[in-house]
Amino acid sequence: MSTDADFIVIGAGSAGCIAAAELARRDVGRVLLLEAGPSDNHPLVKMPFGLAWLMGSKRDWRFKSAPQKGLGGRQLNVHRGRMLGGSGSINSMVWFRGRRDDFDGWNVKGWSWRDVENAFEAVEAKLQPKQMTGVHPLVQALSGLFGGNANEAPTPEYESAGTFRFNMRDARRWSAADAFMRPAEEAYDLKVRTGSEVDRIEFEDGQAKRVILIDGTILTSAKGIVLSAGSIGSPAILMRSGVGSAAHLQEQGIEVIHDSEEVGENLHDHPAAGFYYAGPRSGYGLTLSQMPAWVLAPFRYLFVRKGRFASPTVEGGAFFNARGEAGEPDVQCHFIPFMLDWRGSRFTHGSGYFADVCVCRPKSRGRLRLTSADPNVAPDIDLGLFQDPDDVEILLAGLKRLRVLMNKAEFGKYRAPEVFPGPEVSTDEALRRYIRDRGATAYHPVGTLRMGEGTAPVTPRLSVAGVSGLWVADASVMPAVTSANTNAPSMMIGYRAAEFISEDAG
Ligand SMILES: Cc1cc2nc3c(=O)[nH]c(=O)nc-3n(C[C@H](O)[C@H](O)[C@H](O)COP(=O)(O)OP(=O)(O)OC[C@H]3O[C@@H](n4cnc5c(N)ncnc54)[C@H](O)[C@@H]3O)c2cc1C
Repeated sequence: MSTDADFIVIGAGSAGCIAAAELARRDVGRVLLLEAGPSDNHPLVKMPFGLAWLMGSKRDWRFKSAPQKGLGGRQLNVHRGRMLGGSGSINSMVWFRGRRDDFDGWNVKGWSWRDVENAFEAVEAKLQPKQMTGVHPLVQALSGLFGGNANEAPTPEYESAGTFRFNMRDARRWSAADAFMRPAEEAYDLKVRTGSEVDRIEFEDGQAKRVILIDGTILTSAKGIVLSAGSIGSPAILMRSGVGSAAHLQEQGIEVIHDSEEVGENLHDHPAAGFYYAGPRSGYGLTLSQMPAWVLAPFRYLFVRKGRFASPTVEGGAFFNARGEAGEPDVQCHFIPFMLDWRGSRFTHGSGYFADVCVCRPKSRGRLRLTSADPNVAPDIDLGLFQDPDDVEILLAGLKRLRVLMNKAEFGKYRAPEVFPGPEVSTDEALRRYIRDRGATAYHPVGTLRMGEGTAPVTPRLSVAGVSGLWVADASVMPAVTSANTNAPSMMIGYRAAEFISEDAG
């Protein structure tokens, strides 16, 4: 029987682009990469500041979380990129591998720091993350906080602050689609199909065989299928395909192929909250005196690749121990030298800056469930934020220390007073209320298809337990979130997936 490909990869995101490109490079046969969204060929995708408009656009899945008990019932936006490059085409491009003992702590065979280091090296050889140049002076000042120098990027391994590294090239986004997918499309047998939203996978005698798109198109694979639709998309597709908790699937009228209780469980993200600072001569913002700079910004970006449009909004930050103990960092700070997302709207009059803290290793867990077998209906995304009181307490301590650090930083003439929530919100009770009222996430959901032994839905070699010919390659397989931003680890997972799949099924 003729097939459409040897391997079909579902989802051209950070991990999927690399899994597909590396499978093709390893000569496993014909590889077909399916993406629900459009191309990433759009000026706002390439221009770093463009993400301010991309979030909430048609290149975002625009999911909403379930009402969060730990946040007084608030629902959060769950932004996810919907285009080539996936969330890596809508993100801030901050680059961190995570902490070495994050991987050792996963306790999964083949995934210790020593096991993953080479994959990170291979990914970085193509992504070439670099410390950003031309950052706002406020960000430059951060590097003095823990005695570092301006040429050293902070690291989650120890207390440190300063300008982050980013996967940009010549002040343009350089995603997994740019670094891996497009070159592989040219050089190897890789075909990419956009506008191809997957409903489900069909099995024959427990072997994954066909991919069904929501428009009814059927695509067949000869050797296997790789799910790379991300922490929200992959478990939803898997459940619609009949792999998940039998009781839940039956509730949705879905035929059970394999009863796998933990599919969709273990959803978690980095919980975050921060402070807003405003003053007339402070960070970037919409003020009369900054109008000329905004008018010039597109031209400066276009002709010399500099200025505020070359900024991905987050420019730097820090890692520190929330309680100031001589321990390892347990919170990360993102510093944004712009007045953005204040008073509920993205752009607000005034100028200032924003600094948050997020918990590096949250204990709270939520879960993802289907609300319907219909792929057009969004799943129920319960992030489970702050279900564990320890997460609130670390964030509370982190916010208090953040204030101390922001006062200590040598911001000079750019210093501005904290205006929200304001210094009067200072008692533990008031800050806990603030976390409940304003807490959010860092858009790093992981864990819904945890890899591991025993009851884990995915094996350490990334195949879906209980069926054959089906693998997962994306952030959903992380047993626990890494201590910093999740794009680089997701790419590393895509790279490891191609290593395993080509060895096991190529
Ligand atoms: C706004 C934002 C800012 C962020 N900032 C940073 C940052 O600065 N640094 C950092 O390290 N991390 C950041 N992240 C997180 C990081 O981008 C993600 O962790 C990473 O991209 C996850 O990769 P992935 O491959 O698991 O999923 P994704 O990159 O999300 O890829 C999933 C792909 O599958 C596609 N897909 C989903 N469902 C289907 C379907 N049914 N059919 C076909 N295709 C489908 C999607 O459209 C998408 O292209 C940010 C995320 C967001 C949303």
